[in-house]
This record gives sequence, structure tokens and C-alpha cells, in this order.
Amino acid sequence: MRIFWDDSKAREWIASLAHSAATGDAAACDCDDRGSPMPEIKLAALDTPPYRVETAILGLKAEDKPDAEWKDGLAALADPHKALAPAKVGRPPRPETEKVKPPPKIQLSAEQEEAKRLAVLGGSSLFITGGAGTGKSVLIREIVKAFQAKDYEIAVTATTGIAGLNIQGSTIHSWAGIGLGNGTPRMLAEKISSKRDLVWRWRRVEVLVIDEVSMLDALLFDKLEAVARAVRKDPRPFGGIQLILCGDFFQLPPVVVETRSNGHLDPELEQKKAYLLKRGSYRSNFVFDALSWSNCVPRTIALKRVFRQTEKDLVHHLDCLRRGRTDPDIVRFLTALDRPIDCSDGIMPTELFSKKKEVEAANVARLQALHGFPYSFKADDVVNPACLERIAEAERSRFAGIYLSELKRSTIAPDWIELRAGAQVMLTKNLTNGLVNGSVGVIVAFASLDDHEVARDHNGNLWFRREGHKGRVQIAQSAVGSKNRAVTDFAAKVDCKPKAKEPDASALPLFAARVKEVSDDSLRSSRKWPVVRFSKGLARDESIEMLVPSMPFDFESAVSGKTVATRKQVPLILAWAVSIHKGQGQTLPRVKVNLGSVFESGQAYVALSRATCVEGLQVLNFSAEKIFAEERVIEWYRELEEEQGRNKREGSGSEEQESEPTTSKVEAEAGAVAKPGADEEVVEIKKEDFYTAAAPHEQAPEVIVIPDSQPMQAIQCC
Ligand SMILES: Nc1ncnc2c1ncn2[C@@H]1O[C@H](COP(=O)(O)OP(=O)(O)OP(=O)(O)O)[C@@H](O)[C@H]1O
Repeated sequence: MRIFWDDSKAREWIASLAHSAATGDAAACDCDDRGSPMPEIKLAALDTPPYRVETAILGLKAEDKPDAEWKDGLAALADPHKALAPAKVGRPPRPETEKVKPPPKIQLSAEQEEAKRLAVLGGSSLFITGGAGTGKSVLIREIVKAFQAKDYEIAVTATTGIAGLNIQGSTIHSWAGIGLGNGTPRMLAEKISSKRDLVWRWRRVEVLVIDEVSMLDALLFDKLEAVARAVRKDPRPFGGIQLILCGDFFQLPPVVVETRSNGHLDPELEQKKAYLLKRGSYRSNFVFDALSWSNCVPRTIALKRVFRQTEKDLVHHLDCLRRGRTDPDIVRFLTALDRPIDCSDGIMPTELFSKKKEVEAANVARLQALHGFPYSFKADDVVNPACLERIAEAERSRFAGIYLSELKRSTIAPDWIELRAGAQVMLTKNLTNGLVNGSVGVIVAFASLDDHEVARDHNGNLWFRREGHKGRVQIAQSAVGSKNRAVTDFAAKVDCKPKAKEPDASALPLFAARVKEVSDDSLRSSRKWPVVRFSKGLARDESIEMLVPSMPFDFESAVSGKTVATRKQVPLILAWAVSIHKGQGQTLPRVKVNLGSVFESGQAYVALSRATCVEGLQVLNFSAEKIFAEERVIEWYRELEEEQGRNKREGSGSEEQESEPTTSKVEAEAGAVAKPGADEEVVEIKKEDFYTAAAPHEQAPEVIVIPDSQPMQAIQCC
């Protein structure tokens, strides 16, 4: 059905449908004549016309349904007056076939239930681990729901945007407000303390979830721990926040050392890392070797049952690969998977590569196969003039050059990107409406804001209507409001006045508005921007169309933590093929894994374990040497298993420890570490435990206490 506010529009539409019906075209339904989808609230608010037009039969061709119903339908179309009837309040039920099936409800296994109980009722910080597909993310979602039902203030985060999306959360970096996490804990705490909402967020939170924690490095964990104590003014480990950490250290390791484009390691970061390891502060970059880990995470739970795959051979082989082991059987098995998989239904497999360049090449090939008009978007790079002010004039252009090349090297936003309608794309920024870095969508059109009526809803979201489209299109805004200058400027220049003629405008969330002037080039009305349809969830109604304009990508100085240069670019990349890094956490029923350039421990295992079955897995360039695991991780898990085995034998397993969590492996190593109470001494953190602005060299270790009552009290919330 379709709702009309104006009967002349209804007649016009019926006439066009009559034509469609005659030519056998299907008709679209369920929207109003202003192009908006019809949520319950709107219908309920209307008691005078609109008119309701039943069009359910229009999707059928005459030869499919040559019965009375079809003939009546055509008769109604021939006489539009017959098709008009007063609208009923409330939405009529959809035909059975159209109903959105809710996703099947997952029943937690006994071990998942036990972990949930310990997290929610035990009140203790936990690390939940287990191989790929053992349901860690599913468990996290259930734990989050349970905490929310108890009205806990819970923050749901992950180490990457795409993993965050998987659990309906954000990245730990964006939640914590630490940017890239550069600078000392004191700098980060000061940065947070200058923003009232961030301080509020840190102080209110009771439970912090971090998924895919294998990618969080030890140093950053320690920084966050120190920041938590400082900002919350609470000396307990992690400022008294209950941590629910989740991940598998046999999967991807932390990204600490960046490679330069010429393939050499970044000498500065390498030097600092070597310095820290030499000084013995850290045994490895893995978060379990963080100085504060044993204090903060007293209990580890390992899930054993694999859910993602059910074929026994596949499960067994993947378990061996996880530990870096192969045997002739596994080699034979994987070599045989170098064959095409059945894609006769047109759904192509997601391609996984280890290197960015390979991902780009595969995506470009797919893009070029599309016939639509190519739109290209060039990045606009600028240096922050304030950062050059304190530099001697003669040196400014050299520094500007350095900032720009560092920006170019570090940003995810490409110098230049070509896009076409039909392209599969991935967001590279978090947006205000819950879409995050990692969300995948399809470009459905390109549109300019020229001549469009733009509207703002009560939440500040901007919308417009696209020609020939039944719904509204939202204008994407970055989740970090102040950083999204282009859209903020644009919003400020929109004249928002309620439109007088709107029937019952107060009942509608829209206020009509017009673009007065857009001075910012990135949103100049004549430019066309991609309109992307994102599917926000499994339900059909949850898909959303967004006009995605260019947005700023800031480059922060590793020393000062300040933005020194900014790139403006459309926050999209092509996404038929993705990197293994982005694939971590995903379940992919059809996947083509290319192991040609595997260079890191865990990469091959992560890629192969995304598959759900042998039939949907294609493996290219496999060889036994692509499979390897980190020695430190093997050792850590061996010790964990030994400890758990001992506990079981001694009858002091998890069942007995429900209310009194067991001493963890790491805790045992470090000696008994009691959680300090509120009146106990603040934990001291040595300066050499952190990267500092100064070049690493031997210096007398100066002790910094965080929080240090004097300086930390001086940090004011704005
Ligand atoms: N209790 C359960 N019953 C049925 N299916 C489950 C259960 N737990 C998880 N699954 C399914 O198993 C698959 C993998 O789950 P999930 O992504 O949570 O695993 P994971 O341990 O987080 O994997 P990874 O380490 O690869 O990110 C998903 O398809 C999920 O729906």
C-alpha cells in the first residue's frame, strides 16, 4: 500500500502504476508521497486524509495471476477513484511472505552460560578467550544485554571499527577519546580532561568491554589503565572499572610497528620498541604482558566448543593451524581447496588478502567491470597553520612537507578514489547514527544537494529526498562532531523553519529547511557525492541510505598529540575484497582466501577460520610455511592450560570459584596481588614504562605517579 496526503498526487501515481502494471513492472510500496518510509508514529498521528492506496497486486504480472483479484486490481487502476479509500490508523499487516524473519535465537552453551554468570553475577574482571568461532562475540553480546537489563553503565568497544560493529559498539580509541593513543598517559589524561563529555563518560562507566583484544598492545593497555585511574580519581586497577576482555592471541597480534611505504620499518618506533624490550619493561607487545594486566584481569576463561564450523575435519585442522602446526593431512586438505567455489546464484565470495595493495588491485578490477559513470574524488590535504606558528619561518615549509608526507603515509583515506553506482564500499569513519568504520554498503546513486530540500530532524540529523527514490536519504555526519567541520558548517547554513503547510507538522520529525549557502568546497551544492545504502542489521527495514560527503581525517603528532595536518576525503573504500585484518571477527559463508603474501603470525589462521564450511572455502597460494604462531603466545596458552588442568585435578575448578575468582596464571607469577581499596596507595608507573617525547636513551629513571595529586587536580573539565 501507499499513503497519499494529496489526492492529485495519488491519481498521478496510480496512472503511472497502471502503466507499470500494463508493462509488467513490479511496483514499490510502503512509503508516503513525500518519499518517507511509514513508521507507526506517523500513521498513528494522522486522523484526517491521507488516502490509502492498496497496490499489493501490482507486483504480479497478468500471466502469473490471471484471476479475479488481478482483474479487480486493474479495474481499480483504470478508475483511480475506486482505488482511493480513507486511511486506517495503524499499519496494515504485511503479507506473510514479506514479513522480516527475526534472526534465530541463540541458545548459549554451558560454558558460555558459565562465563556470562561469572561476568554478570561474579562482578570480577574477566578475559574470555578461545579459538575462532567459539562464540566469544556472541557471548559478549549476551553479557552486554544482561548488564544493560540491570541498568549498568556499560561501554562496548573493540580494537577495530569492524569488530566494534560486530558487537554494536565503537572502537576503544574513540570511546576513550585518546585519538591514536600517542603521548604519555599524562598527556592523554589531560586531553580527556579538557572535554566534559569524555570525563563524564570515563567517570560513569562501570563495565568496559573490549573485543578482539589480541590487537591491543601492552603499552596502550597500560596507558588506558593509568588514564582510568587519573580521570576517575580512583586508585584501584583501571580506576575500579570491571573489565570484560575478549579475544584470541593466536589471531592477529597488536599493530605497533608501522611499515613505511618503501617497506622499511619506522626507525623511531622500532627504536622505542627495542628500547622498551631491552629495558625489560615488557616481555612482548601482547596485552597479557602489560605491566598492569595481572592487577586488572584476575580471571581467564577459555571457550572450547567451535560453532562457526561443524565439519569435524575442518574444525580439527583449524585447531592445529591455530597453534601454528601442520601435518601432511592438513597440507593435502588445504591444497585441494585451490578450486573455484560454486557461485551460480550470483553471490561472489568475499576475497581476503594480507596486503593492502592486493586488496586494492582486486577491488579496482571489480570496479572496472561496472558500467556506470565513474566519479573520482581527490583528497584535499592541509597543514594546521597553528602548528607552524611556533616554528622558525625558514623552517616552516620543510615542516609542512614532513607533516603532509606523514599524513599521507598514515591515513586510511586514499589520495584519490574512483567510485561507480553498484560498487561495494566500506566506511572508514564512525558516523553519528551508529554506522562505524567497517560498515559495508552499496553505492546506489550519486547526488548533489543542489535544488534539494534539506531537512533536519529533532536529533540534528540532516535529510533530503532523492528523485525517484521512495525513502529519505540522510546526510552522513562524523561521530566526532567538532572534527566534522564540513558538515557542521553546512548544518549551520541550513535555515530550519517549520513548514507551515505541512499537515500536522508537530507530529512529524521533519522540519523543512533550505540550503542558503554552502561556502565549504567539500559540500558545494553542485558537487555530486555517493549515496550509499547500508544495511544496519538483519531486518530489511533497518537499511539506510546516506549521502556521504568528504570528511576530515586528522594526523596527530606522536609527540604532542595535536592535529598537525588534515586530509579531506570521502570516507569510503572499495570493499569486494578486504584485508585479513578487517576480516577478523567476521563469519563469511563464501570466502576466497589468498595466502600469497602472508607475513604475520595468525594471519593464515584468521583468514581460513572465517569460512563456515569446506564448500564455501577457496584457498589460493597455500604452503606450510604460511602457518606459524608466536612463541610467546604458545607459551602463554600452554601455561594457562596447565593451570586450568591443575585446578580441575585439585577440584578447585571454576565451579568452586564462582563467588571467589581463582588466582590467575599471571597473578600467580607476579605473587598475590590484592585489589587495593579506595584508601590505598596509588600504583606508581615509571616513566620508562612509556614511550616519551624524548628520544629513548639511558637516563636516570624519573618516577611519575599517575594520578599525581598536584598536577592531576590542576586538570579542569571544560
Ligand atoms: N551458542 C551458540 N549457538 C549457536 N551458534 C553460535 C553460538 N555461539 C556462537 N555461535 C555462532 O558461531 C559463529 C561464530 O561466533 P562468534 O563470531 O561469536 O565467534 P568468535 O569466537 O567471536 O569468533 P572470532 O574469534 O573468529 O571472532 C557465529 O555464526 C555465531 O552465530
